[in-house]
Amino acid sequence: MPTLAIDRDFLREFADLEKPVQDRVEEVFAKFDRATHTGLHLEKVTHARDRRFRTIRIGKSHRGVVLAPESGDIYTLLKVLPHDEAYAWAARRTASVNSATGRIEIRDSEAIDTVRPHLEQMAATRQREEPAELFAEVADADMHRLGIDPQTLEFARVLTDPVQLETARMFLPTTQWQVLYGLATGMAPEQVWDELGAAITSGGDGFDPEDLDAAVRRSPDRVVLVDGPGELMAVFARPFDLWRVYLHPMQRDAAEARHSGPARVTGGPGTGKTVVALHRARALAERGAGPVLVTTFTSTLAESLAAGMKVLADTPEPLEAVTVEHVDKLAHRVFREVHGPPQLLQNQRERELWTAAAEHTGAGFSPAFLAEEWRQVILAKRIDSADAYLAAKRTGRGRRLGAAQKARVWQAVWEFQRELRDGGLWTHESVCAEAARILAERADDDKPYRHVVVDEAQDLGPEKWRLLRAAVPHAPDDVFIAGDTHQRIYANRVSLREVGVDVTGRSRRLRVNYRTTAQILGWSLELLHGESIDDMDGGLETLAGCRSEVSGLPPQLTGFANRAAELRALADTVREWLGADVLPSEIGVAARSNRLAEEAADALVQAGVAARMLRGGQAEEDAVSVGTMHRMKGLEFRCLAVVGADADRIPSAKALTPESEDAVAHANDLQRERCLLFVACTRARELLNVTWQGEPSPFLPKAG
Ligand SMILES: Nc1ncnc2c1ncn2[C@@H]1O[C@H](COP(=O)(O)OP(=O)(O)OP(=O)(O)O)[C@@H](O)[C@H]1O
Repeated sequence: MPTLAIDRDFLREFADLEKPVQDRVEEVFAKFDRATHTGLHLEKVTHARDRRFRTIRIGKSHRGVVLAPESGDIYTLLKVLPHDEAYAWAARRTASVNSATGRIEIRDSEAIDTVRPHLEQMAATRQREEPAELFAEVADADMHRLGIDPQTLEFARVLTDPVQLETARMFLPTTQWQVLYGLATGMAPEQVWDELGAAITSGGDGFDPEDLDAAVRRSPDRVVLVDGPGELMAVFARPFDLWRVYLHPMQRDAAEARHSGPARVTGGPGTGKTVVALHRARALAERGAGPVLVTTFTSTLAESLAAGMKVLADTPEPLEAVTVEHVDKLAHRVFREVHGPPQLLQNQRERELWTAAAEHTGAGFSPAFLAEEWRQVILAKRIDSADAYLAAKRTGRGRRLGAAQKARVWQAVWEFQRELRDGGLWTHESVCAEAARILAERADDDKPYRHVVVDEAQDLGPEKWRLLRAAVPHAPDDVFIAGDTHQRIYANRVSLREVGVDVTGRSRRLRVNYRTTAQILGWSLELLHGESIDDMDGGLETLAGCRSEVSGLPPQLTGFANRAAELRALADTVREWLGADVLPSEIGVAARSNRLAEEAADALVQAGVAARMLRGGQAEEDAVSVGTMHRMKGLEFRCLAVVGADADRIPSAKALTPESEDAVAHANDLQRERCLLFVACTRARELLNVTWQGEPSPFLPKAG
């Protein structure tokens, strides 16, 4: 049976073809499997460098370039171009099998051969002045081991300048270019090998360089095999959603692996953790072991996960096994089933109760301190007696308490809890804790879900983790976690092991950022430079190796004398973006506070730019989205402006525990403020503009 495969680059370009050409493409390939029986009209390309490149007629004016097998039956659609261009494109190129990864690669061989003599000449001239071979330090044997083939090696040997390598990206085979890029940035061959890790398929040196069929089958990140016209139409229907069909080998591995227990995926911003979580949910649903819960910490994020799940589902069936809802919703549902709706303690009343408890105890603890002690120690560790509290380790709390002080705190907490009990009052945390208790008592075969997939895991508190743990039986592939502790924007710090989720030996880190340019990512990573950030598992997390392969402009950083001037400049910038054909929905504006976000939105509207405050978290079609940095989580924009990055706004004094009250909490709060700015800045895909009035935030690195 012939199989049609679609190359990733083609799908991206498909969206730009004119509609009639798109229609012809769909028609031709929809009957592709039938047509191959009756003899496909695949034309040879005269003067082709690679005889396996053929073309197929697409309407009157265009031709598709197809990589046709000499043996095997996979036909890969690479390109659709006007007639002459299609032939010219095909004639220049060659296909090959990467000797390290066994995957298919395409290169513009003619360009390589044309450019090399020029570079050779430049190298010779330059060498007289200074020996500057870019890869002088890398042995041929290492190059070979990393999959660099003779043509690319010969080319690499004449490079003297990273800029030349950058240009060569257009015509070198992608993986080999990535290897050279890694080496050029100073990575040792061993590190580059590690990076290739997931792309290396078992088989080692034994790949048959002529067997393109096998190579295509090994390349799910680049080529998708289409199983019939229905699937073909589904792929063509969403040419922008490349993540639906092409996963990086590391992503695919994370989504499809089988584990004996909980597993997780980490990685810097934009590395596709959410994409993996969605694919994982679908894969689990398709395995059919039982219902899958996809969850996260806010309703807004849950909405966008639900939207992603819909995009991913080719047919409605797999979704039937998947429920998407945020953790609090699950908690309230479970609680209500047993107790009816909870009467919730209002914020104002909570403050009053803590104030009364603090006064009563008379030990000089602030109401805020007591409330945090209750949340972070007593609730988090499920402490239910004075003795247990006296013996408890107060991880993450900086102020040391002696036994007498602890007794006072316990008294205050006891009074607060008595008020709740007497008044029949609940908080979101206690609802969650009760729901966890209810589910924990249920037998394995009575659990509501078989699998749980958690996104933005870094922001869930311990009681939420216990609830999720109790929602599924202890079984293979029970819990799957996606998250990045560098993006923690709420006060929750959890040790996964303490809440019964042990991911030891089942954790993967993604490194390639698909969202942001290398310039924006590099600058944003500097925001966190030197910060030690936990990995929720007793160790430290790292963003080392997190990289973007897309190049762009560095972030624009500008200070103003006052807010009015800053917001006027914001309006100018946004108008400039709109003038450059960026859609309003592709533009975001982030501020630390809601008030400043509103001011920015007003300033835009007054300048004649349609702008709206983000509510549900979804960008609006016809307006620029303005919101707080917290609201930006889970979103992304082609162009993003961060306003009010002032010295006295970021960090926000209100969000910091006074150092005198608790030095550890103060340091954690400062780190969280940094992470918040990091989250906001990494929402930008192409352009990032950061402005302030007066002095800039001390967190801001200098523009590179
Ligand atoms: N394999 C892929 N191919 C194409 N695009 C991808 C791929 N993986 C991810 N993306 C795109 O990269 C962007 C970021 O992906 P995603 O939101 O899953 O990353 P994330 O790691 O969850 O990000 P963050 O932690 O910053 O929220 C999205 O636009 C997504 O569609």
